[in-house]
Amino acid sequence: VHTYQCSARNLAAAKASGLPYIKTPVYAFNRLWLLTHPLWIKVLRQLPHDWVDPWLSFTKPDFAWEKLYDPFEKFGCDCFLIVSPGGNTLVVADPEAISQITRRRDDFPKPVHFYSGIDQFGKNVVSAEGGYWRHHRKITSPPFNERNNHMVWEESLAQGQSMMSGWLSPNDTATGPLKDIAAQAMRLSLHVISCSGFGVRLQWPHEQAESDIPEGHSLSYKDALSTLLENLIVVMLTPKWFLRNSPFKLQKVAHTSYVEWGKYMKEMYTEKRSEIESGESSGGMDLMGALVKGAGVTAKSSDDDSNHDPEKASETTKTQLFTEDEILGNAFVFILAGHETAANTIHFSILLLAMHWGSQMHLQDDLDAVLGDKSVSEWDYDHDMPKLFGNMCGAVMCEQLRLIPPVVGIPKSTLKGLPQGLTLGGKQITVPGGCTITLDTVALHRNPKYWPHTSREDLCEFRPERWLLDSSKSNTNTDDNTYAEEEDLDFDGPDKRPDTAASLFRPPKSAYVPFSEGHRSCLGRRFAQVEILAVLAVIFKTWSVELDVSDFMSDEEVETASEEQKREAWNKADARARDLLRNGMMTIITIQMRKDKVPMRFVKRGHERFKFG
Ligand code: HEM
Repeated sequence: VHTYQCSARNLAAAKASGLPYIKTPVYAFNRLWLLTHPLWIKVLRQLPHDWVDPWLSFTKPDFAWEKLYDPFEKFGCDCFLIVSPGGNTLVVADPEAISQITRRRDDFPKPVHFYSGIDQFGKNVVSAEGGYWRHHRKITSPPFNERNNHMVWEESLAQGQSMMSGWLSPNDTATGPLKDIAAQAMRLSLHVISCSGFGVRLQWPHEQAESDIPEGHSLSYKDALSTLLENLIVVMLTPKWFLRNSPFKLQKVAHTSYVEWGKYMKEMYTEKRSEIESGESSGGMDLMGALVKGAGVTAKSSDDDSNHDPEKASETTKTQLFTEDEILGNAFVFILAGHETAANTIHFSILLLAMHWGSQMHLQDDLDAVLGDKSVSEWDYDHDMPKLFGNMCGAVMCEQLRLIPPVVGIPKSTLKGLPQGLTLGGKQITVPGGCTITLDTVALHRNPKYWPHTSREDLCEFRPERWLLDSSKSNTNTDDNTYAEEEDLDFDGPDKRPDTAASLFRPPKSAYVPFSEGHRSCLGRRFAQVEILAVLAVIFKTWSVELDVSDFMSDEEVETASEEQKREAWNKADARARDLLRNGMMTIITIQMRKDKVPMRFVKRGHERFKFG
């Protein structure tokens, strides 16, 4: 009876909204459904098609990736509702709606209960809402400054070189097949955030005999962090008392890494605190140093005097803006938000370039034009980075983030009992109260109304050249202020520069939101852009990437093959990559290729064997 009543109520709200809708008997965000849906979907697929189509496919957590812009086209509207007994979900690929939703922070809050699992070490800017979020944002924004970006640049160049030197010695002209470049990109990105986030420089296996385990620890710093990130879902889903006492290996490993990483973070925190207190601090260039400094925490204020003198204690609580847990919670969330997202962009950029030789060559020409014969140690953040941002390197990054934004559905909501109006094309619609909202970035970024394209297929293709402006035409969207919009926050927000350089195509406002938009937009946007551009530049200045064809043609056969035979083998490798990009992706925190990997090889420029695509 309850289910029927909820269903009827949600349907009535959908009918009153003025939006198209589709009914499903299952709420896709139900926890039990999230965990068990593959099983149910398999069973339900056995039923006659007209019983389960089309609603069943909208109950998959990854339906946005599966369907892209199609449902919006069918509905003839860039917003639609999914109605179910458990709740209504508004799916949005309309820039006008996104602009209003992201700006009206109180009317459309983030459904932070989705994020409770990330509070493993303390509350943080990602999982907070309302006034409490504002407090977090105020203290966590300043560390993302140009000093830190310089550090990101230097470290990304160094780590990019180290990654390549692990695969190739200086005289090699090619690597063998590299099966899992995604994992290597993840490692690289973890190293970058470790240095720029905590001031701890990590090395690659070929640079270091074995990782040291300091006294008092059972795992090295690097193993504690990487094992925790690998097992994060286990840590998030298992109650702490069970994790602590579990007889199962998986949970034991997860628990040890959780405890160990907590210890490492505490040690770093204590170190930064005493550095600041003794005046040794370099000014907090890394994120944690800046966080500790900005939070007004010093060893003196938190320990000594306050234990003895209650008056002083109350004084210190006034000046200390974050508790220790909040500092650790935010430091951890920087790693979480920052390493996988940037790693995905690096991995998919490499893959898409391997599939598009023409674009790769164009990228290399532009890198030569900007960087000439300078060695990497001479590359300069202030001089070179803006140029990379404004040429094919920036275009590759923007196009990759258009096609495969790491966050495919940015969650928002309306509060229970508080429906909200939106104006779309001069028409008023009503978003029901208690509604979950998904800003569908993959559909938005393929919305034909807002992107230059030659055909519908072209919108789904990797064509970075679409971002390059014809020099005879000027940018139709030149007003930087539409991007650097006032955020009504009386503190330094994150970098307000636009998502793309002035010399590149500027999509209409809110039509391109890989980093979200408005008040809760990504704090690490510039950090990520610097990292991605630096790594792409290091790799492609010297190397080319190719799809590995060894499953279809051996190295010896390649030596003697005709162009036509080589193309045939390459086409098979390309078809495999395309299939995995369409059907092998799944979201856990971010979208990644999870079914299998696409093997690739790097070759020294000039030694390419496959110049196709
Ligand atoms: C390509 C790389 C990245 C992409 C595409 C990306 C995307 C996003 C998106 C879509 C959001 C909004 C999420 C939501 O509202 O639920 C977000 C928030 C956030 N991101 Fe990123 N991000 C990237 C890199 C980074 C990096 C490198 C860091 C830090 C080192 C970072 C830190 C954050 C933080 C702290 C927030 C929460 C902001 C708030 O709620 O006020 N991100 N990011």
